[in-house]
Amino acid sequence: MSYVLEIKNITKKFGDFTAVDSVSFTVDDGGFFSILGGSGCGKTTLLRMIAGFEEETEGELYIRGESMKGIPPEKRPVNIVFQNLALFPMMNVEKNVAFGLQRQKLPRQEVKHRVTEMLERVGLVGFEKKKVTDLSGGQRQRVAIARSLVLRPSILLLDEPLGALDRKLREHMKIELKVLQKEIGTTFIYITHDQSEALVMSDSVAVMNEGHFEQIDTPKNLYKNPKTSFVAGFVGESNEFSVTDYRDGILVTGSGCRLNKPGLDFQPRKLFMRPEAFILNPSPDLENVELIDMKVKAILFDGSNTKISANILDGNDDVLISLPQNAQFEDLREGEELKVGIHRDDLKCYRD
Ligand SMILES: Nc1ncnc2c1ncn2[C@@H]1O[C@H](COP(=O)(O)OP(=O)(O)OP(=O)(O)O)[C@@H](O)[C@H]1O
Repeated sequence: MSYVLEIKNITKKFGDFTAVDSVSFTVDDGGFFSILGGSGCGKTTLLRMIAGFEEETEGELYIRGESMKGIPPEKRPVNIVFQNLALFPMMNVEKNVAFGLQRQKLPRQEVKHRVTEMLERVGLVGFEKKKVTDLSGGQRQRVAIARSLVLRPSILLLDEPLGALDRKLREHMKIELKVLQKEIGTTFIYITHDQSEALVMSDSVAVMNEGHFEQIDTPKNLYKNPKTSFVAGFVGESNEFSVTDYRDGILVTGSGCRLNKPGLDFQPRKLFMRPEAFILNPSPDLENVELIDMKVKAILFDGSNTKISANILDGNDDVLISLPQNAQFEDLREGEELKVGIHRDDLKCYRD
C-alpha cells in the first residue's frame, strides 16, 4: 500500500508554546483518515501545516513521496473544505464549482466537462443554475466538496465541515460523506472533535491530545482496545475508577470494590468499564466473567441509549450500565438488586 501522506516528527511552536509536538504518521492512498481531539489540542494547526498555511518548526512532510518543504499552499496537491464552506454566495452552483478550474485557465470545454462530471458524482445534477444561497445545508456541503474535488487534489482536507449543521443533517451527512469518499477514492483527512463522526466515517482515526497523538487505529480497535487512559475516557462512554491496590491478580478500586483481573504486568492506577460491557443477570457458568452484586439507583430512559445507574454493593461505586430496550428487562425497578457480569477482558486497566 502506498502512502499519500507521510509526516515525520512534525512540530509547531508558537513562541514557547508547542501546539503540535513531534507527530508522525502515514495515510494510505484512498483512505479516510480522521484526527479526533478536543478544543485546542492542535488539530487545525496540523491541518494548516499539511495545507502549507503554517510552516512547521521541525519535521518533514511528504505528499506522494515528495517533500513539501518550502512549497506554497497553491502549489500543493491538497484542498481544504472549511466549516463555513466559503462558497461564493453571488454565484450559482456551476460557477462555484468551475471557479478553480477557470483560474487555472483550462479550456472552456474541459471546464464544462469536469464540472458536469463532478456534479453528477456528488448528486447535484439539475442544480447547476441554482444560487448556493437557495440550497439546503447538505447541498451546500456537497457544492463545497465538489468545488475542491474538481481540482483533483491528492488529498482533501476537511476542517469540521459538519460543525455548523443541525443534528439530523449531520447524522445524514456522515453517511453521505463516507459513501462519497469511497466512490470518489480521493484521500480524505478529516478533523473533528466529534467522536461519532470520526468513528462512523473513518478507515483510521488518530486521537490527539495536547499536541501529540495518543493512538492511531481503526475505529473498532480504538473503541475496543484503547491504548491509553485518555483514549479510554475520550472515545465512547466509560465508567472510570481509581485503582488503589493490585495484588495476586485482584484489583481494588478506590471505594474498595474487588475484581479479579489476573495477568497484568504493571501496577494499574485506573480502571475503565464500558456501560454496554455489562451483562445483566448472566448465566453463572460463563467463563472469565466477574459477577458483581448491584442495586439499581435510577433508570435513565433515553430510547436506545437507556441506562441504569447502579450501586456496586461491595465497595459502593456507582456505575452506568446500558439497558437494552427489549422485553427482557421491562420489569426492572429502582431499588431492585441484581447480579451483573463483566468479562475480564472488558476491565480496561491503565498505569496512569
Ligand atoms: N497563530 C497562533 N499563535 C499562537 N498560538 C496559536 C496560534 N494558532 C494556534 N495557537 C494555539 O495552539 C493551540 C492549538 O490550536 P488549534 O487551533 O490547532 O487547536 P484545535 O485542536 O484545532 O482546536 P479547535 O477545535 O478549538 O479549533 C491552541 O492552544 C491555540 O491557542
